[in-house]
Formats: sequence, C-alpha cells, structure tokens
Amino acid sequence: MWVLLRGGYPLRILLPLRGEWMGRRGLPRSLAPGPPRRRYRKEALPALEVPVLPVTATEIRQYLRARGIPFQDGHSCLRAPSPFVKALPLKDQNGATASFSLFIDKTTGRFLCMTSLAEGSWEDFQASVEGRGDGAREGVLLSEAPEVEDSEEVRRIWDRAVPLWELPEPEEAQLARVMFGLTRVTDDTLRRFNVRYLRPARSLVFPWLSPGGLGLRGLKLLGAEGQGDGVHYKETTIPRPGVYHNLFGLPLISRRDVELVLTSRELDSLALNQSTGLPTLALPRGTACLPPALLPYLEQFRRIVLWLGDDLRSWEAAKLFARKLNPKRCSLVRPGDRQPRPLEALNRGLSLSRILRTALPAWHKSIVSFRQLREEVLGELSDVEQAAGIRWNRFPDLNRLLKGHRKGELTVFTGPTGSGKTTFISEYALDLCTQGVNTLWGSFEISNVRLARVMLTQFAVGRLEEQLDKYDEWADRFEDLPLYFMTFHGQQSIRTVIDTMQHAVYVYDICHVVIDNLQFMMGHEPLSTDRIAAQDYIVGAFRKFATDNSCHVTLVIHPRKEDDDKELQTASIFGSAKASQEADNVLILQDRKLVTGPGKRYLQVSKNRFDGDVGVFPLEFNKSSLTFSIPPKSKARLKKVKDDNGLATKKPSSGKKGAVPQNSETCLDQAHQPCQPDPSKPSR
Ligand SMILES: Nc1ncnc2c1ncn2[C@@H]1O[C@H](COP(=O)(O)OP(=O)(O)OP(=O)(O)O)[C@@H](O)[C@H]1O
Repeated sequence: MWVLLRGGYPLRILLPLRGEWMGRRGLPRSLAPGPPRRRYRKEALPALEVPVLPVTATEIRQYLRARGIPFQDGHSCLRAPSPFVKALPLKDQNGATASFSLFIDKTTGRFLCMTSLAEGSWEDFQASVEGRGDGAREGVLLSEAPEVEDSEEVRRIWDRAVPLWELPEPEEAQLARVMFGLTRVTDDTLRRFNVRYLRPARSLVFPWLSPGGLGLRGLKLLGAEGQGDGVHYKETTIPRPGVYHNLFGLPLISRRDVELVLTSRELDSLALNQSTGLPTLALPRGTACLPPALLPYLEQFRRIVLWLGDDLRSWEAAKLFARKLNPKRCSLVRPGDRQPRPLEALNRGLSLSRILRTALPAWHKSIVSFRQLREEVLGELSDVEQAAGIRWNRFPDLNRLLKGHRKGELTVFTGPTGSGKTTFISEYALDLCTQGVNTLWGSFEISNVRLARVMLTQFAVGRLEEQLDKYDEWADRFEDLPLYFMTFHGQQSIRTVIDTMQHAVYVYDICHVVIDNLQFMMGHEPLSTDRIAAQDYIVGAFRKFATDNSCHVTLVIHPRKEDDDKELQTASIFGSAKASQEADNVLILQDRKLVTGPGKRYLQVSKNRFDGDVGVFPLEFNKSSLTFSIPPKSKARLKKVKDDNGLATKKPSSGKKGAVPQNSETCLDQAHQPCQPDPSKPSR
C-alpha cells in the first residue's frame, strides 16, 4: 500500500528511484527469488465459497446443545472445548475458559482452535464431532503453513534486517527515522515490537510471529520513496496479502487485557502503545478489510477503540468493522484536524489519551437525533471530495456526471441486447477494483472464465492471445486484485444470491457487487406468475441489501422490447417504475449505430440522486483491448468540457490517501496505459 506521508516532517529527502536493482516484490534482487515464480493454485480465480446451506448462530447453538458440548456466547464467536486438543481437567470457571480454545464464528460457522491452530468449515467441525470421514483430525486444515519457498525468503530477509540502533552509520538511522516519521518513537518501543530495518531495500520490517511469539510466519516490509515534495510508503507482505493474517502486536497482548485500540498501520500502533501504554494491534491490510479469521483473537476484549486514520474512508471502514466486532463493545475515533492518525498525533505533540477519550460509541438505536448525526454531516461537508466517492481512472466523463462511486448506492444499468453491457460494466468495475474497491461479481449469463478473460484483456489493455509469454505476469497482478466471483450460472433464487452477497460482505469486506443480470433471478421466484411484481421484489431486495450493508450494488437489467431505431429511456427498463425509483443512479448504454455507424456507443446518465447531474458522453469500443475508455483523440473535446466546468483548473487533492487525480489530462493518459497498479492505493 502506498500512503502519502502527512504531517510536519522534512520531506525534501532524496531517495533512489526504484530501478533495475529491484526484484518482483520490490525487494533487492539479491533477496528476491530468481526466475519469475509460478505457484500452483487449485483455483486460478478467487471464486466465492459459500456453504450450500448457510448456518445461523441459532443452529450452531442448537447443534452444540444437542451434542452436549458446553459453550460460551462471545461477541462474534462461540467458545467451546476444542476436540483437537487433549481435554484439561475443568476445575473452576477460569480453568473452563482457558480450555475453551475452540472459536466458532457465529456468522459463518468456521472454527479455529487457538491451541492446535486447526481450522475449518462448520461442516468440517460437524464431521469431526460425529467421527465421520477419516477421523477427527483429518477433516480439518491446519492453519495454512507458509510455503517452503516463502518461509525461506522470510527467514533470509529477517536475518539480514537489523534493529535501527544497530545500523553502523548513525546518519543512516536518523534518515530512516525521519523518512518513516519515527523521530519520536523510542528504541525501546521498536525493541518491544521487534521492528527491524532492511538496509538494501530501505524498508522497515514488521514480523508476523506465531502465537507465543516463537515462530516467524511472515513479514511486512514498509518502504519509503521520495515523490516530488512528499514521501510515499509502499507495503509488501510475505506471504501475499490475501493470506497475510497478522495482527501486528499480538505477542504483547496479555490474556488479562480487556481493552484494545485497533489501528490500520503498524507505525500507528507503535505511537499509540508508546504514548498511552494501552494494548494495541494493527490490522494486516489497513482499512481494506477485517478478515473474520482474525476475530477469535479479538474476542477477549470487552472494549475496542478503532482509530484507523484521518480520512472519510477510514471512518467508513471503522463503522463497517465495528459491525463485525459487535458495535456494542466498539468506539470510534472520528477523523478531524485535531484528531489525526496516531503517529501524526504523536509527532505533533498532541495527547493521544485525550483523543482516545473523545471516541464515539459505534452502537446506537434505530432512531437517531441530529445531535448524533451532526458530526457525520460535518465530516461529509469538510471532505467533499471523499464524500463523492472513488473516481474512475478510465472514465473521466463518468466522474464529471456521477462525481464518484459511493458505498450504499444502487446503480441500475441497461442497454439494448448485445450492445456491450457486460463488456462495459466489466471495465467500469475493474477500474474501481484496481483502486482497492473489494468487488464481487455475479455473472449469471456468461461463465466466470469468459468474464475473467474479458477483464484480464481490459486490465492489460491489449490482446493477450498474441503475447502469451506475458500471460503469467498479467495473471499474477490480476490475481492480487480484491476481486471475487460467485460461482452461480443460470437461474438462481434471489434468497441464495443475497445470502451469498451477505457472506461475501462479512468475509471479504465487499463494497461493490455487480449482478449481471437481474432476469436470472426471476425464474425461481414464487411470484413468477407476475413477472413485474417479481422484478419489483428483487429490486427491493437489492436496494435493502445496499443500504443495510453500506455496499454499492450495480444491477444490469434488460430493457423492454422497443423499436430498434429508438433511444432507450429510463422508462424503457423492463418492469414497472420501481427499478428506476429505487435506484440512486440509472445508466443507459445507448446504441446509435444506425446513425453513427457500428461500434459507436454513448453512455447516458439518466438519474443521479447524489447531485442531480445527468448527461451523455461517447464511448468508443476498442476491439482488441475490449475497452470503452476514452480514446486519446477525444482529449481536446473533453478538456474543453472540463474547462467549461472549471474542473480542469482544479488542483489534485492535497495528497490524502484515497484521493485520485482530478486533472482531466492525467485521467485520459491513464485511460490507455496498461493498468499499472495505482501507487496511492492498496497494492494487492
Ligand atoms: N461497441 C461495440 N462494438 C462492437 N462490438 C462490441 C461493442 N461492445 C461490445 N462488443 C462485443 O459484442 C459482444 C457482446 O457484448 P456483451 O456481452 O458485452 O453485450 P451485452 O449487452 O451484455 O449482451 P446481452 O444483451 O446478451 O447481455 C462481445 O463479443 C463484445 O466484445
């Protein structure tokens, strides 16, 4: 992840540009493995695994009672004695709690045994309790052991890294402290958290230690790089981010700790712990996600304060994570000028304990007064750019009209049959996904393989058929996107689809779901005798899902049959007016080939609830890259439009994390570059 350093540190530091000496993970070649690596993975794409019948907390409790297994109800998990360790004699209440080392996630049924590190699905647990299959232990996975190759690399890097105070040149240590904003963090803090420095990569190294602090399971490297007047941080994890489940700081937590401050960066945890003495943990992937696999480690805390950052995205993430952790025990530190992120607060000489005392409870009843909302409203007003959502890199005209992609909205997308709806929506979603928007695809019409092929071509902005030698390189990068696919094909019931989406939001922190298309949910409806009522019901279900889960849903709906030479309108969406009423945005792919010749399409924004701007802009299809992004020759036209709106003169944001360039030239140039990972966004 790249994070722009903010705060009052001297920023004019000359740092080497990344060049030839860097290997695949951004590590010096001497430390990176030799030839490009291919790993065999069973699934090339992260297809979403959902239990056939999702289990509920009530069913889990009933099952445990029926089997005579004692359990305790926790915040996000049930605790029970683990069948994977030898039973301890139960003497007293404390003894019982200690021996209850099995944590069963109340939402998914997945379990983790903290003693043996065995883990598995609810079905695995049932099979082992019932002694089915190959016996109790064979049915479950042991917590993913690092690949040999990874563990060698981890060990090699760790052994070459040294504590900052052991660097031979004091100037080098001082430069590193300045670069990482650590001038006020003491050696003692760095020692307690076991932080080292890797000289050849000019990176801090944060270890991922096994419970008990003995084994080394992985590493995170944090590099700093000069960029203009600023410094960018870049994170690299081993193993790769998807399985990097480290709660940094865990070895320092005692069993008796009942309060915790959760941060989104290791450096923030250092600052917090040093200045408040409170137990603190850092999330492995910042504000991108809170994997449920980590929840058992957080069960012991009666109170958790989330202090994730200083922007609106961190605030949104804190609210979402609090839901998973049980909002009743969570408080949130609101971003604000006097409440920056912990490391910056330390460097500015602010009192971190005082800021913690201002944390707001995450839980409130279903009725709120303006008093509770006023801070939220202020946040939106003072950060208009982030409140408008994430901007597309490839579609500046869409930014001009819709302003951005926001959580909790419903977008309805329609267009004539075969006009390129799937192709367009694939690029539109891919653009957001490359910027760290965790995306779930429900492609009911075309197979995931075909869809992924289209997306990969769009990602590489070119035909891969003719450059198969580059396939692995692109596929490796594509694989690291936070992109998931539902494995449904053909007709599905809306209930199953919503359950799957719910599961994905919980497990993968999905914030954008694409459903292509709604007609595939209508066949199984009990209301199918009345197709219009069925569609209304389904649209209502997606609307509710988007609002309840603060997740954007993009829904493709076929138009009703109209004359070929007529343009579509909002009223052309199949069914009653419900779809357009419920939608926050309505997008129509207009096919004016009869007038303008084949290949020419227009995208019309015909509803925009956020700020009302509607309009139309041309799309030109590029058959080899399957992209619709604005071709370079439209630059002048677009620039004029931007100038007319006064947007082209607008400066890019102050460099806040999450901000994207607004300058139209920048966006256009990016539109036809092969998609390089955006350095200001999580690199996964
Ligand atoms: N503007 C375009 N000009 C020419 N071909 C296009 C254009 N857009 C998409 N295509 C091609 O047309 C085919 C159909 O595209 P796509 O599946 O995206 O259409 P669709 O509108 O989703 O279809 P359906 O109505 O069946 O859902 C694909 O092979 C795609 O590459």
